[in-house]
Amino acid sequence: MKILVTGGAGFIGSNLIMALLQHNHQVVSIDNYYTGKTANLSPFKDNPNFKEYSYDITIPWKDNPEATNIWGTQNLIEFTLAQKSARLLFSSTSEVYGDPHEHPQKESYHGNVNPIGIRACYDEGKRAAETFCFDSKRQFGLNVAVIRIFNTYGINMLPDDGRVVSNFIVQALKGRELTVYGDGTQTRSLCYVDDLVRGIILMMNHPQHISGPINLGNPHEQTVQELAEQILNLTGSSSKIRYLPLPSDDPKKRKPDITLAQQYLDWEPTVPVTTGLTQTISYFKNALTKTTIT
Ligand SMILES: O=C(O)[C@H]1O[C@H](OP(=O)(O)OP(=O)(O)OC[C@H]2O[C@@H](n3ccc(=O)[nH]c3=O)[C@H](O)[C@@H]2O)[C@H](O)[C@@H](O)[C@@H]1O
Repeated sequence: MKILVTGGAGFIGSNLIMALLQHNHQVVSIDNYYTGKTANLSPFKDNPNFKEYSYDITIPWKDNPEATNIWGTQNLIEFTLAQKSARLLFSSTSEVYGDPHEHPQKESYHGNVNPIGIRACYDEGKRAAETFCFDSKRQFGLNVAVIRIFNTYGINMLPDDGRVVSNFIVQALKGRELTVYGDGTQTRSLCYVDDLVRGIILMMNHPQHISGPINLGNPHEQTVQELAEQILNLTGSSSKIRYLPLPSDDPKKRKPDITLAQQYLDWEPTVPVTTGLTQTISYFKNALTKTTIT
């Protein structure tokens, strides 16, 4: 198949491209290189099935997560509808559930998002993009697949993306204090990127072309404090933990209900968090020797 991956030079995009090329698909990557890195695509540059373009899908609306999600998705919906038989996968997020009152979160839960808070640009951007996807399906017959990704980690993450796994590993490897926000009792459920990529491919290949939305995440829930201790253990670091204020609207708990993914895609995560973290730690050890991340 011919597959276009937007955000191809990013963390999840580059892992997805690796898997698609291994399956002998032709892959085109589009990225505006805001956070994507050409280095993530360098392993594929001599592959005749791979092409890479620098482009911004939100043009002429730029510079914020609402624009990427709302206008970027709308442009891609129009592009998909103009093709003969294309299927669009929209990567939504567990952030659509906000600070949830339902636990674990099922796809039927409508969420608890603060529309004017500091996270709203991302959360509401994704929610609006989901609306565009399903309206376009109803009105124009768009062939669309919507997945809701729960906290994914693994190789090709940026060391300075501010996420908890990358922060803690980089801090531990550099012998710096691990920054736990709040008292560390908030929970997350971490999914290794290889599991996610397998789920994405199963969703795209679904024989009945279901639209979802489908949660893709690992139901193994842990507190941020436990994660900090686990990373200290696995890195053998003697860093201490420092407690900083909790950002506003930070969800207190998060855990996917993956019944639909099991039922429709026969998918569930297989990589235990310890294994995934060990691989991610090796990746960051290597990445840190090559860069000047401070
Ligand atoms: O994958 C998802 O579902 C979403 O989750 C993340 O949002 P968040 O859950 O806030 O992820 P992190 O920024 O990694 O934070 C996780 C938890 O760790 C805490 N944290 C983060 C960083 C840090 O240094 N210390 C720390 O205690 C945060 O306060 C939060 O409670 C990502 O930022 C979103 O892009 C993504 O869509």
